[in-house]
Amino acid sequence: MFRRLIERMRGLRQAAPYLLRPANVNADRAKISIAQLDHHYANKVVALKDVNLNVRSGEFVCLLGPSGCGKSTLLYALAGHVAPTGGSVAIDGKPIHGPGPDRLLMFQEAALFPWLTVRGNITFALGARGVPRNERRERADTFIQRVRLEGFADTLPHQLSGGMKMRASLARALAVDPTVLLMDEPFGALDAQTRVHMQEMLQAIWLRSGKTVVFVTHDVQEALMLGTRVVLMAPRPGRVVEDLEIHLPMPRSLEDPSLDAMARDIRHRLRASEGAALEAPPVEPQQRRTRTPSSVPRPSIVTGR
Ligand SMILES: Nc1ncnc2c1ncn2[C@@H]1O[C@H](COP(=O)(O)OP(=O)(O)OP(=O)(O)O)[C@@H](O)[C@H]1O
Repeated sequence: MFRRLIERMRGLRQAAPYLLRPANVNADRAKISIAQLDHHYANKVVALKDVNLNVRSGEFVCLLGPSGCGKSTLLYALAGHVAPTGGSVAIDGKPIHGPGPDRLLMFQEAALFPWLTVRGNITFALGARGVPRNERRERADTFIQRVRLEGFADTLPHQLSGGMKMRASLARALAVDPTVLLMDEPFGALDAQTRVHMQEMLQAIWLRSGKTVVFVTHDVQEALMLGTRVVLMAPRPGRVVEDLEIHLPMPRSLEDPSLDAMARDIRHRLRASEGAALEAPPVEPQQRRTRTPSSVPRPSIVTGR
């Protein structure tokens, strides 16, 4: 047991300095720049306090932290569905004042139109984005192939498994080609095995597309599997406590022992920040737990139109 403890400590020491390093992105070179962002809900809950975050083009940034630390609020502020009470959010230097076609938000539910086939769901979204009719089918089929749903293009959503529905939703999101993909625990409702398949698929697609992704998760392993960066958040008030670059080559595997060592390190950091939060004086008089700010629509994909 003592030996195991020493090995664990050694793992921690190895993981921290080499594989997780503080991120340092200059606002001038950022695709997304968030400065001094505050958000107080009407019931005075401080969902975000002084959040500063710069994301380079093509990065895959995971927002990780316990329930209530403001991950979703931050994502919705990026999507333009929450108007922050203070600070600024900009994409390519332009301040965000609402939803836009450059960003696309995906939720846990696939939210496909049940009366449309997989291809129909995608061509519909392409039509809504103004893609000419004669290009829609080919583009839809390209992305159906990319998420490995060939053979299911003419299938209705109720005939698909949960993982397949999520793949169709992902194909639709990628087909409309936003420059920034915002994902709120998209695989949270899937079983463990499907979830790993979806992570591998998303990573392969992301490596190929080079899209800027901001991905909310509770799951440390998921953040380390997917992210180029992991932003650790803490509650009461919701804030960023650490912003770390993950220096582990891709594609990654959950079996990689360095990933385990890093996960232990991250859990340790999260516990330390939660401990600090518990010691801090309360700032949320009537905290109300909800998954989603009430102003945010609930379909799986918000196209920004
Ligand atoms: N519409 C709302 N009105 C009032 N308070 C809200 C609203 N939406 C969220 N909150 C509160 O804001 C804080 C942050 O919520 P948020 O959903 O952003 O956190 P989260 O980290 O995404 O949590 P989870 O992981 O559980 O989804 C929480 O205390 C929550 O109760």
